[in-house]
Amino acid sequence: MNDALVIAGKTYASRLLVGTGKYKDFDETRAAMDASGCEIVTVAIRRTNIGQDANEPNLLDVLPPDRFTILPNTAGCYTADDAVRTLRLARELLDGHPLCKLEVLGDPDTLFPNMPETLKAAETLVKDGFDVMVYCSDDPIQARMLEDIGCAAVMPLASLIGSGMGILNPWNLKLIIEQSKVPVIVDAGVGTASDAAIAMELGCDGVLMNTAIAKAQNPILMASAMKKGVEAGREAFLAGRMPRKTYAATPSSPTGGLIGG
Ligand SMILES: CC(=O)[C@@H](O)[C@H](O)COP(=O)(O)O
Repeated sequence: MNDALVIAGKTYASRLLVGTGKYKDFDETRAAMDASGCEIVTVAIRRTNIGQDANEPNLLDVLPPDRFTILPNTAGCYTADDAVRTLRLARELLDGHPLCKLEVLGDPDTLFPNMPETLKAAETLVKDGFDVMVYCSDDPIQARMLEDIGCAAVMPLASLIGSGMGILNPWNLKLIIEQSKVPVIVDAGVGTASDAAIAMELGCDGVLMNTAIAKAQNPILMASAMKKGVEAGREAFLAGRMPRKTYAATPSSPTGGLIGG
Protein backbone atom coordinates (compact mmCIF):
# COMPACT_ATOMS: atom_id res chain seq x y z
CA MET A 1 0.00 0.00 0.00
CA ASN A 2 1.36 3.39 -0.92
CA ASP A 3 0.69 5.50 2.14
CA ALA A 4 3.58 7.89 2.28
CA LEU A 5 3.86 10.99 4.41
CA VAL A 6 4.65 14.02 2.26
CA ILE A 7 6.26 17.06 3.86
CA ALA A 8 7.36 20.02 1.76
CA GLY A 9 7.28 17.85 -1.37
CA LYS A 10 9.42 15.05 0.06
CA THR A 11 8.07 11.56 0.69
CA TYR A 12 8.65 9.53 3.86
CA ALA A 13 7.67 5.93 4.58
CA SER A 14 7.82 6.42 8.36
CA ARG A 15 5.33 8.62 10.20
CA LEU A 16 7.38 8.65 13.38
CA LEU A 17 9.75 11.59 13.89
CA VAL A 18 12.22 11.30 16.75
CA GLY A 19 14.19 13.77 18.86
CA THR A 20 17.87 13.14 19.54
CA GLY A 21 18.25 14.62 23.06
CA LYS A 22 18.45 12.93 26.48
CA TYR A 23 20.17 9.68 25.38
CA LYS A 24 23.05 8.13 27.33
CA ASP A 25 25.44 8.65 24.41
CA PHE A 26 25.50 8.95 20.62
CA ASP A 27 25.60 5.16 20.17
CA GLU A 28 22.34 4.79 22.08
CA THR A 29 20.88 7.65 20.04
CA ARG A 30 21.70 5.88 16.79
CA ALA A 31 20.42 2.50 18.02
CA ALA A 32 17.11 4.07 19.09
CA MET A 33 16.69 5.86 15.76
CA ASP A 34 17.29 2.59 13.92
CA ALA A 35 14.82 0.68 16.11
CA SER A 36 12.18 3.38 15.59
CA GLY A 37 12.46 3.15 11.82
CA CYS A 38 12.32 6.95 11.68
CA GLU A 39 13.63 8.89 8.71
CA ILE A 40 13.35 12.38 10.20
CA VAL A 41 15.39 13.16 13.31
CA THR A 42 15.13 16.48 15.08
CA VAL A 43 18.18 18.17 16.59
CA ALA A 44 18.26 21.04 19.11
CA ILE A 45 20.75 23.37 17.45
CA ARG A 46 21.48 25.27 20.66
CA ARG A 47 22.31 22.10 22.58
CA THR A 48 23.80 19.65 20.09
CA ASN A 49 26.97 19.88 18.07
CA ILE A 50 26.38 19.42 14.35
CA GLY A 51 29.56 21.24 13.38
CA GLN A 52 29.44 24.43 15.47
CA ASP A 53 32.39 23.11 17.53
CA ALA A 54 35.05 21.23 15.58
CA ASN A 55 36.59 19.90 18.84
CA GLU A 56 33.46 18.13 20.10
CA PRO A 57 31.82 14.91 18.84
CA ASN A 58 29.47 15.69 15.97
CA LEU A 59 26.00 14.11 15.99
CA LEU A 60 26.03 14.00 12.20
CA ASP A 61 28.81 11.40 12.37
CA VAL A 62 26.32 8.94 13.89
CA LEU A 63 23.22 10.25 12.11
CA PRO A 64 24.53 11.03 8.63
CA PRO A 65 22.33 13.33 6.54
CA ASP A 66 22.45 10.91 3.60
CA ARG A 67 20.58 8.36 5.76
CA PHE A 68 18.40 10.64 7.96
CA THR A 69 16.58 13.88 7.20
CA ILE A 70 17.91 16.29 9.80
CA LEU A 71 15.26 18.58 11.25
CA PRO A 72 17.04 21.35 13.14
CA ASN A 73 14.89 22.75 15.95
CA THR A 74 14.92 25.87 18.07
CA ALA A 75 14.51 24.27 21.51
CA GLY A 76 15.58 26.80 24.13
CA CYS A 77 14.46 29.86 22.13
CA TYR A 78 12.00 32.26 23.76
CA THR A 79 11.78 34.97 21.11
CA ALA A 80 11.14 35.06 17.37
CA ASP A 81 14.51 36.74 16.81
CA ASP A 82 16.40 33.99 18.64
CA ALA A 83 14.56 31.26 16.75
CA VAL A 84 15.17 32.86 13.34
CA ARG A 85 18.87 33.41 14.11
CA THR A 86 19.24 29.79 15.28
CA LEU A 87 17.64 28.38 12.14
CA ARG A 88 19.74 30.55 9.85
CA LEU A 89 22.84 29.13 11.56
CA ALA A 90 21.44 25.61 11.13
CA ARG A 91 20.84 26.21 7.45
CA GLU A 92 24.47 27.21 7.00
CA LEU A 93 25.69 24.15 8.90
CA LEU A 94 23.44 21.89 6.82
CA ASP A 95 24.42 23.28 3.40
CA GLY A 96 21.25 25.24 2.72
CA HIS A 97 18.80 22.54 3.80
CA PRO A 98 15.46 24.42 4.23
CA LEU A 99 13.43 22.02 6.43
CA CYS A 100 13.25 23.13 10.06
CA LYS A 101 11.26 22.80 13.24
CA LEU A 102 10.23 26.10 14.77
CA GLU A 103 9.66 26.05 18.52
CA VAL A 104 9.34 29.33 20.42
CA LEU A 105 8.73 28.71 24.10
CA GLY A 106 6.66 30.81 26.47
CA ASP A 107 8.37 30.00 29.76
CA PRO A 108 10.79 27.46 31.20
CA ASP A 109 8.22 25.89 33.55
CA THR A 110 5.55 24.85 31.07
CA LEU A 111 7.59 24.98 27.83
CA PHE A 112 4.25 25.95 26.29
CA PRO A 113 4.59 27.64 22.89
CA ASN A 114 4.56 31.43 22.82
CA MET A 115 2.11 31.77 19.94
CA PRO A 116 2.55 35.50 19.09
CA GLU A 117 6.33 34.98 18.81
CA THR A 118 5.83 31.70 16.94
CA LEU A 119 3.60 33.40 14.35
CA LYS A 120 6.11 36.23 13.95
CA ALA A 121 9.04 33.83 13.45
CA ALA A 122 7.05 31.63 11.07
CA GLU A 123 6.27 34.60 8.86
CA THR A 124 9.94 35.61 8.64
CA LEU A 125 11.17 32.06 8.04
CA VAL A 126 8.63 31.26 5.31
CA LYS A 127 9.53 34.51 3.50
CA ASP A 128 13.18 33.50 3.87
CA GLY A 129 12.59 30.21 2.02
CA PHE A 130 12.45 27.78 4.96
CA ASP A 131 10.06 24.81 5.04
CA VAL A 132 8.71 25.34 8.52
CA MET A 133 7.29 22.57 10.67
CA VAL A 134 5.92 24.37 13.68
CA TYR A 135 5.32 23.37 17.31
CA CYS A 136 2.11 25.05 18.42
CA SER A 137 -0.74 25.02 20.89
CA ASP A 138 -3.71 22.75 20.15
CA ASP A 139 -5.82 25.80 19.26
CA PRO A 140 -7.36 25.37 15.79
CA ILE A 141 -7.38 29.11 15.12
CA GLN A 142 -3.65 29.48 15.73
CA ALA A 143 -2.97 26.34 13.70
CA ARG A 144 -4.94 27.79 10.78
CA MET A 145 -2.99 31.07 11.01
CA LEU A 146 0.27 29.12 10.77
CA GLU A 147 -0.99 27.19 7.77
CA ASP A 148 -2.10 30.45 6.11
CA ILE A 149 1.40 31.87 6.63
CA GLY A 150 2.72 28.91 4.61
CA CYS A 151 4.08 26.48 7.20
CA ALA A 152 4.85 23.02 5.83
CA ALA A 153 3.33 21.19 8.82
CA VAL A 154 1.55 22.13 12.03
CA MET A 155 2.62 20.31 15.19
CA PRO A 156 0.23 20.78 18.11
CA LEU A 157 1.33 19.49 21.48
CA ALA A 158 -0.32 16.40 22.98
CA SER A 159 0.67 17.64 26.44
CA LEU A 160 3.65 19.41 28.02
CA ILE A 161 7.08 18.63 26.59
CA GLY A 162 8.72 15.85 28.58
CA SER A 163 5.60 15.14 30.65
CA GLY A 164 4.63 11.83 29.01
CA MET A 165 0.99 12.57 29.83
CA GLY A 166 -0.33 11.63 26.40
CA ILE A 167 -3.08 13.40 24.49
CA LEU A 168 -4.94 15.79 26.78
CA ASN A 169 -7.37 17.23 24.25
CA PRO A 170 -8.27 14.84 21.41
CA TRP A 171 -11.24 17.06 20.53
CA ASN A 172 -9.07 20.05 19.69
CA LEU A 173 -6.67 17.84 17.74
CA LYS A 174 -9.60 16.52 15.73
CA LEU A 175 -10.66 20.08 14.84
CA ILE A 176 -7.13 20.85 13.65
CA ILE A 177 -6.94 17.61 11.64
CA GLU A 178 -10.29 18.27 9.94
CA GLN A 179 -9.38 21.76 8.80
CA SER A 180 -5.71 21.30 7.83
CA LYS A 181 -4.39 20.84 4.31
CA VAL A 182 -0.81 20.47 5.53
CA PRO A 183 0.34 17.49 7.64
CA VAL A 184 -0.67 17.56 11.30
CA ILE A 185 1.99 15.98 13.51
CA VAL A 186 1.48 15.60 17.23
CA ASP A 187 4.56 16.92 18.96
CA ALA A 188 5.41 16.62 22.66
CA GLY A 189 3.93 14.83 25.62
CA VAL A 190 3.58 11.35 24.19
CA GLY A 191 4.39 8.84 26.96
CA THR A 192 3.94 5.37 25.56
CA ALA A 193 3.01 3.45 22.43
CA SER A 194 -0.75 3.63 22.98
CA ASP A 195 -0.54 7.46 23.01
CA ALA A 196 1.12 7.33 19.59
CA ALA A 197 -1.53 4.92 18.34
CA ILE A 198 -4.34 7.18 19.59
CA ALA A 199 -2.82 10.18 17.82
CA MET A 200 -2.70 8.23 14.57
CA GLU A 201 -6.21 6.81 15.02
CA LEU A 202 -7.48 10.37 15.38
CA GLY A 203 -6.09 11.03 11.91
CA CYS A 204 -2.81 12.76 12.67
CA ASP A 205 -0.29 12.42 9.85
CA GLY A 206 2.58 11.63 12.19
CA VAL A 207 3.96 11.82 15.70
CA LEU A 208 7.12 13.53 16.94
CA MET A 209 8.59 12.41 20.25
CA ASN A 210 11.77 12.39 22.26
CA THR A 211 11.47 11.80 26.00
CA ALA A 212 9.18 8.76 25.81
CA ILE A 213 11.91 6.87 23.98
CA ALA A 214 15.05 8.38 25.50
CA LYS A 215 13.85 8.09 29.09
CA ALA A 216 12.26 4.64 28.83
CA GLN A 217 13.98 1.94 30.91
CA ASN A 218 14.93 0.34 27.61
CA PRO A 219 15.03 3.07 24.96
CA ILE A 220 15.72 0.70 22.07
CA LEU A 221 12.76 -1.54 22.88
CA MET A 222 10.51 1.50 23.39
CA ALA A 223 11.62 2.90 20.02
CA SER A 224 10.50 -0.35 18.43
CA ALA A 225 7.18 -0.20 20.34
CA MET A 226 6.60 3.36 19.14
CA LYS A 227 7.19 2.29 15.54
CA LYS A 228 4.50 -0.34 15.91
CA GLY A 229 2.15 2.02 17.77
CA VAL A 230 2.33 4.58 14.97
CA GLU A 231 1.88 1.93 12.29
CA ALA A 232 -1.04 0.26 14.11
CA GLY A 233 -2.77 3.60 14.70
CA ARG A 234 -2.36 4.58 11.07
CA GLU A 235 -3.78 1.28 9.82
CA ALA A 236 -6.73 1.53 12.22
CA PHE A 237 -7.41 5.08 10.97
CA LEU A 238 -7.32 3.96 7.33
CA ALA A 239 -9.45 0.90 8.09
CA GLY A 240 -12.15 3.05 9.73
CA ARG A 241 -13.29 1.98 13.15
CA MET A 242 -16.66 0.32 13.78
CA PRO A 243 -19.46 2.59 14.99
CA ARG A 244 -19.15 3.11 18.74
CA LYS A 245 -22.25 1.99 20.70
CA THR A 246 -23.14 3.65 23.97
CA TYR A 247 -22.93 0.69 26.28
CA ALA A 248 -25.29 -1.44 24.15
CA ALA A 249 -24.42 -5.01 23.17
CA THR A 250 -24.78 -6.53 19.69
CA PRO A 251 -24.44 -10.32 19.29
CA SER A 252 -21.35 -11.37 17.35
CA SER A 253 -23.21 -13.98 15.28
CA PRO A 254 -26.61 -13.89 13.49
CA THR A 255 -29.60 -14.29 15.81
CA GLY A 256 -31.96 -15.95 13.21
CA GLY A 257 -32.04 -19.71 12.46
CA LEU A 258 -30.58 -20.86 15.76
CA ILE A 259 -29.94 -24.63 15.95
CA GLY A 260 -32.66 -26.10 18.13
CA GLY A 261 -34.39 -22.70 18.16
C1 LIG B 1 12.68 16.98 20.59
C2 LIG B 1 11.77 18.10 20.53
O1 LIG B 1 11.64 18.75 19.54
C3 LIG B 1 10.97 18.39 21.75
O2 LIG B 1 10.97 19.76 21.99
C4 LIG B 1 9.63 17.84 21.46
O3 LIG B 1 8.64 18.74 21.53
C5 LIG B 1 9.41 16.50 22.05
O4 LIG B 1 8.72 16.47 23.26
P1 LIG B 1 8.72 15.13 24.14
O5 LIG B 1 10.08 15.01 24.71
O6 LIG B 1 7.65 15.35 25.17
O7 LIG B 1 8.39 14.00 23.22
